[in-house]
Amino acid sequence: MLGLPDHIRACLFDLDGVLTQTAKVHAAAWKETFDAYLRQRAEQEGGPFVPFDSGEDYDAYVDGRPREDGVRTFLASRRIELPDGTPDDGPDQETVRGLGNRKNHLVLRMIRERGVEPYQGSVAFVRAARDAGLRRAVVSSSANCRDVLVAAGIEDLFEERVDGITTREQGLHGKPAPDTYLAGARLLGVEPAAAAVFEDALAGVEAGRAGNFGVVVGVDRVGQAAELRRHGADLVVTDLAQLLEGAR
Ligand SMILES: O=P(O)(O)OC[C@H]1O[C@@H](O)[C@H](O)[C@@H](O)[C@@H]1O
Repeated sequence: MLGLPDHIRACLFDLDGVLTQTAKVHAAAWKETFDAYLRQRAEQEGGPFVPFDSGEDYDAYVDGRPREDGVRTFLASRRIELPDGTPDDGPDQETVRGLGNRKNHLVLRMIRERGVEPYQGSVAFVRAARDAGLRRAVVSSSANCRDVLVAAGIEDLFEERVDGITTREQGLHGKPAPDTYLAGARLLGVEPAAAAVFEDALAGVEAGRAGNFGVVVGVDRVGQAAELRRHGADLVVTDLAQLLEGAR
């Protein structure tokens, strides 16, 4: 059904990069944040300034992970370790929370200024899934998930939501751990084997594979189909509309 195996009863959708055109906004905000910090560090320590690569560094260390995990994982790749700090650390504080807050200010400003566009192919697919009787949840690492869904005008297409706020409140392990997707399946009352995961992030398809979901659909927006497959995608599309075309 809809280009998915016949036993699938539910769809679990990532948000940024799958439903909405916000992955590139996150990547731009992370680049501005990390570059300012890396430049400052290079000046203080007299070493070279090696900028954040919004392709490779973003895909490998930041994309799909909860905010603080993204900061820690990227900095660890540069052999930098910072104290966690506290949730209300100012954007200039040299802590994981401080850098995360700095990025969040930027991403919120960009979203306010540019608005949020959904992918029309994804909207068409989610509507078709609803009409076919499939259950639907959004499973995102973003604490801004609800606001982004509302800004894109698609919040009412989903029955359940597991997001960055849920992850913090319930102490779930973020992607690439499978916990948030498992929580989504539980909320919809289906076994993981009967659920499809839709993901554009390497950490996200890894989460799908780790949770033994019925099928992991990699959504390739940036030309990384082989990497998505290597990290856990069973099939890869460049847009969810392709699944509808195949189903006709
Ligand atoms: O900072 P937020 O909005 O809570 O989002 C956390 C992460 O959410 C993911 O969906 C994005 O892929 C990441 O880029 C982002 O860092």
